Amino acid sequence: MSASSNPRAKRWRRGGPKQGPAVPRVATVGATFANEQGADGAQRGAPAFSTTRKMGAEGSASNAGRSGSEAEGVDGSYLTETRFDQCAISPLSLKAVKDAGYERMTRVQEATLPIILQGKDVLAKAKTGTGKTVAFLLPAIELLSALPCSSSINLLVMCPTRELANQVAVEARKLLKYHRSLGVQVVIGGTRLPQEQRSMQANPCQILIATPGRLKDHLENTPGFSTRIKGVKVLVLDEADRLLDMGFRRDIEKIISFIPKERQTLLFSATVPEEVRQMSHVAMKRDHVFINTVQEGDEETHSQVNQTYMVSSLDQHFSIVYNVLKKHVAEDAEYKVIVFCTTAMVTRLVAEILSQLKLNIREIHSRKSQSARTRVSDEFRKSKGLILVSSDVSARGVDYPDVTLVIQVGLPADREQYIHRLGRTGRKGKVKEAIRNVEMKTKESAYQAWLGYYNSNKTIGRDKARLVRLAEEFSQSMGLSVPPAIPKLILRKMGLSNVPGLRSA
Ligand SMILES: Nc1ncnc2c1ncn2[C@@H]1O[C@H](COP(=O)(O)OP(=O)(O)OP(=O)(O)O)[C@@H](O)[C@H]1O
Repeated sequence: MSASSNPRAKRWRRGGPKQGPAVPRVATVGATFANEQGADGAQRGAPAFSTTRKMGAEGSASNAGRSGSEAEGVDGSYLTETRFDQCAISPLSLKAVKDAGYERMTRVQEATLPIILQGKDVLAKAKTGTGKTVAFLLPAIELLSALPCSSSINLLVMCPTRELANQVAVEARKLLKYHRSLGVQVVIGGTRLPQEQRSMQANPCQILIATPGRLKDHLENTPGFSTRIKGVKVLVLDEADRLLDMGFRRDIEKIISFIPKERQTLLFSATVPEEVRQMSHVAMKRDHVFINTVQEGDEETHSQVNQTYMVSSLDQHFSIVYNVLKKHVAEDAEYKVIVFCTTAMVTRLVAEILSQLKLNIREIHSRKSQSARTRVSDEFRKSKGLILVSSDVSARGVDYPDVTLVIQVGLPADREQYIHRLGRTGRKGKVKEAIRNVEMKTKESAYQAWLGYYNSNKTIGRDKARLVRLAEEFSQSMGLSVPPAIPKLILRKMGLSNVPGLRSA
C-alpha cells in the first residue's frame, strides 16, 4: 500500500514539528512497506508519517477532577515517594503487590489510581516501561472485588497482540493471588477456539483478556458469550491508540456495541496522538479525565536511552546490522538484543542469514505458529546472550527485562511505532545499559517519508508558501540540512513549478 492510499495518513492533521517537544531525529521518518497481518488477522496499520504536537496545550491542573481535560504532566524518576500501603486498596491486593516486589508507585500508578477508584473514565499517557499494566489492573481488581460473585465477565482488557495479552494475564494473576473469588482467562488468536470455549464453560472467569479478532470469534460462535459480556463493568483498551487505529477500529466498535454503556472505560498508551483523543469518544464518556505523565516539553522517549541512526543504501543494510551486532556481542557478555524488521518476510530472512553467521538468533513474527511465538517469547524474557529478530508483534507493551540494544532495520510505520519499539529497552528507569538504536534510511525511504508527510497535509492546496513551510518543517523534524526535493508529480498536481526554496525531483 502506498503512503498516498493510506487512510491514516489522510486523517492526520497538520501538526508542525516546530511546535512540539524535541523529537529524536530518527523518530520522524516514515516509509512505504509491505504490511504484515496483525496478531489476529487484522490488517496492520498502513505506513504513514506523523507529526509531533504540543503536549499539555490545554493547560494544567491537578489530576483529580479535570473532566475531559489534560492533567498536569510530571516526569523524572519513574517511581514516586508514594507507597502502595498509603493508598486506599484492600489488604488482599496490598499483600499481592508486596509479594510482587512493588513497594512504591510509579508516576502513572499514583496519578490514575484515585481517579479510577472514583469511577471516572480515564485516558492515560505514560512512557514505555513505567507500569501502566498495574495502573489499570489494580484499581479494576479493587472495583471488581466489591461486586457480588457471578459468572459474568466484569473486566474486559483488550490488547493488540497475543504476547501482550498473555503478559497482562501474568500480571493480573500476580495481583489476584489472594482474591480467591476472582479468576482470569486469556483468549487470543492462533490457539484452538473449541479449547477456549470448553475452558470458559468449565470455569467462567470474571476477568477476560483478549485480542480483538478472537473476541469477535467468541461473540459470533460461542453460545452464551454475548450474554456473559453484558456483565462488563470495566473495559480497558491497552495500547489504546493501536486499538483505535484503522487496523482494529471496526472490530473494537463491534465489540463495544455488545458491552453495556453503563461501564467504566480506561485507555492506556505511551503514545496518544491527537487523533486518538478525538476518537476516544468511541469508547469513553465525554467527561473522561486525560492523565498525561509526560511533562510538557519533555521527549516521549527515555533520556537515558542513547539513540543513534545510520543512513545507508539498501544493499549495505545487512552488513551494517551484522557489524553492529558483532561489536555489541563482543562488548557485552550479557547482551540481549531486539532487531526490528518491517515485515514478517524480512524478519524471517534477516533471522535466517544472521543464524548462518553463527549469531544466537531467535525469530518471532506473525507467520510463526502461536506455540512457537509463545516459546520464543518466554525464552527471550528469561535469557541473556540472545538476539531476537522480530516484526512489530513485539513492538508494543511486551516487557522483556534488561534489553541492551534495540536495532530498527528500515523505517517504522510511524512516529508512534518508533517510540514503542525503542521502549522495549530502558524500562523501569534502567540507566546501566549501553543502548543504541540504529535505523537505516535510504534515499528512497526519505522520499517516501516526504510523500507520506505531504499526503497527510494535502489541505495546503495550491498555496506555495505553505508548501515551502511544510518542506521546512519536514526537513527540520528529520534533521535534514536542506529541504527535500519535491516530487515533480506533486508539483504538477498542485499546478506549481519553480517554487523558490524548493527543489523538484
Ligand atoms: N510500582 C512498581 N514498582 C516496581 N516495578 C513495577 C511497578 N509497577 C510495575 N512494575 C514493573 O515494571 C515493568 C514495566 O511495566 P509495564 O510492562 O506495565 O510497563 P508499561 O508502561 O505498560 O510499558 P509499555 O508502554 O511498553 O507497554 C514490569 O516488569 C512491571 O512488573
